[in-house]
Amino acid sequence: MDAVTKRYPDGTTAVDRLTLEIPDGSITVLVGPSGCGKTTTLRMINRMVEPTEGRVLLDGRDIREAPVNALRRSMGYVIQHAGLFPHRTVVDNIATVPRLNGADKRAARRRALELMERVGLDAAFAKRYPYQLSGGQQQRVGVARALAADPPVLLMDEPFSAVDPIVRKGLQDELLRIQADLGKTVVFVTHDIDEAIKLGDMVAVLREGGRLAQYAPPAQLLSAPADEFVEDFLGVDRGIRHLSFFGTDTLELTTEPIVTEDATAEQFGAAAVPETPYVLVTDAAGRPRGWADAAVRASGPLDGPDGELLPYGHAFTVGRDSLRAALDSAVLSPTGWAVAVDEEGRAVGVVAQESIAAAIRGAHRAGVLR
Ligand SMILES: Nc1ncnc2c1ncn2[C@@H]1O[C@H](COP(=O)(O)OP(=O)(O)OP(=O)(O)O)[C@@H](O)[C@H]1O
Repeated sequence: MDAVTKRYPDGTTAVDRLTLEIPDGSITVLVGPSGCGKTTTLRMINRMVEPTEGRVLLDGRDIREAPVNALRRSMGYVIQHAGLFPHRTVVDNIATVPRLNGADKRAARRRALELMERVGLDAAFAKRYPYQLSGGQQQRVGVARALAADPPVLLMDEPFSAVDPIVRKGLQDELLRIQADLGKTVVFVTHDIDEAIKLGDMVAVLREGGRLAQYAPPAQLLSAPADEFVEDFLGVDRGIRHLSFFGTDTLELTTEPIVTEDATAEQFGAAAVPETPYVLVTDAAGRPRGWADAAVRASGPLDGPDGELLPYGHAFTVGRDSLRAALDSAVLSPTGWAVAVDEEGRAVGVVAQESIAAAIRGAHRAGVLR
């Protein structure tokens, strides 16, 4: 977008000299408070709204050079509440675009069924009508329909705002998975900064009057907000959230205070380390059960229920989870120690809050966390 301005006839400036380079094959999120011009910006990309000034270029060419129908066919469009055709079944909703593009009915339906699978919808829903689906399922159909013509660009306007947080998380994960598989260029509008940070490779923060406040990858946004407006918009816990961009591979784990449930009294006694009176007890397969305090350890092998043990909260998966997850585990753990597991859920070590704090201080020294 090259110095794009949109003024509506009543004089409202919805977007003000916006210049934005949206990279290919990644997710760019437009975020900002209500009325800051996000939807207007998105709609100028598929010419549902025409700019008053400035140019929108696609692959270097002014989008006004191509016929508007061809432009729209190259861009999938997903909106809140999905906007499905109420009198068409799910499969026919999705097959609409391939049909318009000349596919025969069978091929279009086959494609629709493939897409249902891709967006995590059971084929049993194919014959239902939109009103027979939950909000989250309707959104999945909306995404499938937008993908049906295999467009290189996907425009998404608050697509997940109307569903509850759990369904929303599922839809976000699905979008990230689809993006990793298909490499579409996605432009995503939301007013939710957490959604922006989770989904965006690049995040454009807009402020009232459609002016660009900051355009940066999410980690940079969190570490170096451009001004007070961006800082306020990011919220108070931006330091903690920034930790989600740091891995746990470099955390120093220790296995010394870990014993299996059938350990002998001597092993229970020997497992302790000076820093903590607790030992972590695992089942025979190595999965964590809970922490044993000094009294339980003194009484030797465990034969009772887990009630004797202190809960370990939740473990974090080394390599996959972030420093934020590790810190959260440690904070939730009554012993102050976080439990690290591998992909199979087996305990691979424990780490004290202090060690996590040291890792955070290390990130500060390296200049990556501010
Ligand atoms: N057709 C229109 N005529 C006049 N003003 C409009 C029109 N459409 C939008 N606006 C105004 O332009 C500004 C930007 O609107 P837009 O819908 O792009 O914002 P948004 O950031 O998407 O908001 P929200 O998050 O609330 O959906 C607002 O002040 C809005 O009232």
